[in-house]
Amino acid sequence: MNAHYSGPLDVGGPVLLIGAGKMGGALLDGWLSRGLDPKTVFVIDPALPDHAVDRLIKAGCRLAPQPGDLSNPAAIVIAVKPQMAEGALPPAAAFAGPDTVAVSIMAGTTLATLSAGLGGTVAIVRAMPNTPAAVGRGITGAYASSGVDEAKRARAETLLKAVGDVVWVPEEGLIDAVTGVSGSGPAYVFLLVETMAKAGVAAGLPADVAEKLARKTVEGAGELMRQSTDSPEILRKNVTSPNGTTAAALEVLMGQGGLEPLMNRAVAAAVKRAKELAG
Ligand SMILES: NC(=O)C1=CN([C@@H]2O[C@H](COP(=O)(O)OP(=O)(O)OC[C@H]3O[C@@H](n4cnc5c(N)ncnc54)[C@H](OP(=O)(O)O)[C@@H]3O)[C@@H](O)[C@H]2O)C=CC1
Ligand SMILES: O=C(O)[C@@H]1CCC=N1
Repeated sequence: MNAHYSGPLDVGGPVLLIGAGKMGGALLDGWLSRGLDPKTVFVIDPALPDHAVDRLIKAGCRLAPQPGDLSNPAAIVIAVKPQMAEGALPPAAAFAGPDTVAVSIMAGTTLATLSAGLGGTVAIVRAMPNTPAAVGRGITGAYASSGVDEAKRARAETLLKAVGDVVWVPEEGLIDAVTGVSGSGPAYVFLLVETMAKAGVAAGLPADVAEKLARKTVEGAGELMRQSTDSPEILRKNVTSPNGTTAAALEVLMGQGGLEPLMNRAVAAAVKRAKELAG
C-alpha cells in the first residue's frame, strides 16, 4: 500500500462520488479502507449492481442523495465516462458550494468544460489515476486550477493518495500526457504479458506455462524495480550478459522499428484521443 499516507482519512466534510464504476469504485474502496467515515460518503451511480448497492449501504454510505441531504461538500469526485459528463455535471453543480473541491478523473474533459458545467465558481482539480489504484498501488497525475487554494489542493491529494501516489503537473495540457503514459499504461503492461506468453507458445511452451512465466516475470520485475534504488536502465543492464541471450532480444526490441518508436506512437495516439474527447 501507499507508504506516504498515514492516519484515518479525513477531509473535514462530506465527499460525493459521482460514478462508482471501475475507477470511482477503486477510489471509494481506498477511502473506506483508509478509514474515511462512510456516513460522510455519498454516491450517485444509477447503474450500480444490486450487490454493490447492498455493500455500500451495509458499509454505511449514502446513495442517491437528494437536495437537502447534502450541500457544500468538502469534495465531489466525478468518475463517469467523459461521454457521460453532461449527465454528471448538473448534480455536481447542484451540490457544490464555496468550500467544495471538485475532482474530475474524466479523460480529456477540460477545465473549461468542467467549469462551465459546474457553474463557473467551483474549485476544480483534474486528475488521472490508473487501475492499480484498486490494490492501493496507483499513480495519479493531477492539475489544480487557479481557483484551488492550498487547503483544497491538500484535500484532493488526500483523497487521491488513498489509492497510491500523486504527482502534480504544472499545466492542464499535461494531463493528456499523463493519461497516455500512466492512465492507459497498465493496459500496455498487460499487453506485454499477453504477447510474451504468445511468443513463449510460439517458442514451444505449453500455453499455461508460457502465461505463468510471462506473468511472474512482469510481477517480479515490477517488484524488483519497486524495491531497488537502481534506474530501469541499470536493472535492464543487470539482466544483459555481453553477447548473451538478452542482448540478442534487445537488439530486436531496441533496433529500428523497435519498442521506443512503437511506444512513442502508442502514447501519442492516447494523447491525441484524450484531446479528441475534449470535444
Ligand atoms: N478505467 C481506467 O483505467 C481509468 C479511467 N479513468 C476515467 O475514469 C472515468 C470512469 O471510467 P471507468 O471507471 O473505467 O468507467 P465505468 O463505466 O466503469 O464507471 C462509470 C460509472 O458511472 C456511471 N454513470 C454514468 N453516468 C452517470 C451519471 N450521470 N451519474 C452517476 N453515475 C453515472 C456508469 O453507469 P453506466 O455504465 O450505466 O454508464 C458507471 O457505473 C472515465 O472518465 C475515465 O476516463 C481514469 C483513469 C483510468
Ligand atoms: O481508456 C480510457 O479512456 C481511460 C482513461 C485512462 C484509462 N482508461
